[in-house]
Amino acid sequence: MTDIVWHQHEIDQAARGRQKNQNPVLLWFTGLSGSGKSTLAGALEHALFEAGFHTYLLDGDNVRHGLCKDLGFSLEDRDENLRRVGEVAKLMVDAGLVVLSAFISPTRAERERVRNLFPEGKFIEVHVSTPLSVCESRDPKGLYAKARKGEIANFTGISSPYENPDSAELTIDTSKGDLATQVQALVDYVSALQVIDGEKMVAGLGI
Ligand SMILES: Nc1ncnc2c1ncn2[C@@H]1O[C@H](COP(=O)(O)OS(=O)(=O)O)[C@@H](OP(=O)(O)O)[C@H]1O
Ligand SMILES: Nc1ncnc2c1ncn2[C@@H]1O[C@H](COP(=O)(O)OP(=O)(O)O)[C@@H](O)[C@H]1O
Repeated sequence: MTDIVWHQHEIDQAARGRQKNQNPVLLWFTGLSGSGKSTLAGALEHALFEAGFHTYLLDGDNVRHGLCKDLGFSLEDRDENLRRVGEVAKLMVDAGLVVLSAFISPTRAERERVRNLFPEGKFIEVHVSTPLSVCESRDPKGLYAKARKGEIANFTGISSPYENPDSAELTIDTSKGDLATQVQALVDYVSALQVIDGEKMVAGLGI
């Protein structure tokens, strides 16, 4: 590893962000299966895209069809899943995008390791704090029922741990309130971040 030297190129993240009139950030949605991560992140991406932001959404289910298709749900595999996703998200933010990621990301250590890839203010943790009882009652994929029957091992919340964040930037329980209000709160938060080196970015003015 000592023979690998970082090559600092001229164009940087701030320049790419200015070109897109936006402040690139990562919004990291964490929560139990069925808590509402994908729904919130998808609705937020739609709102931001319509307002002129350049976005990308990384979703656990989808990433596990390609980049992480070799990984399962042991704690070690989840660690590697989130290590890879964290590095991809870092590249996308460096490319000047507003990135949204929707992963259970069950442990504080995993989420802290991703946070530490970013400067202060560039990693926004969104805890989707919907209670297990609600997630299990929803069970849109029937996975909780299978987990309860022992047909799925290491299922988060049932036979694998989830550690609540100590200090997420935002906390949303999707069993309270309505989706539109929840998404607007997220849009307002992202819009308030649209400053680079003291200069207000144009993106989001339509919001
Ligand atoms: N054992 C087990 N535990 C938890 N989840 C499971 C499991 N097996 C499959 N699934 C489905 O995989 C989705 C979670 O993948 P993630 O990459 O987000 O998980 S993790 O961050 O690596 O913990 C998760 O998707 P969401 O329901 O959208 O969260 C599940 O549908
Ligand atoms: N804000 C919300 N209000 C009500 N129901 C929701 C909300 N967000 C998600 N849901 C419902 O909860 C279930 C799981 O949502 P999903 O976004 O797939 O969760 P996750 O990505 O965390 O697994 C779906 O049936 C969805 O319709």
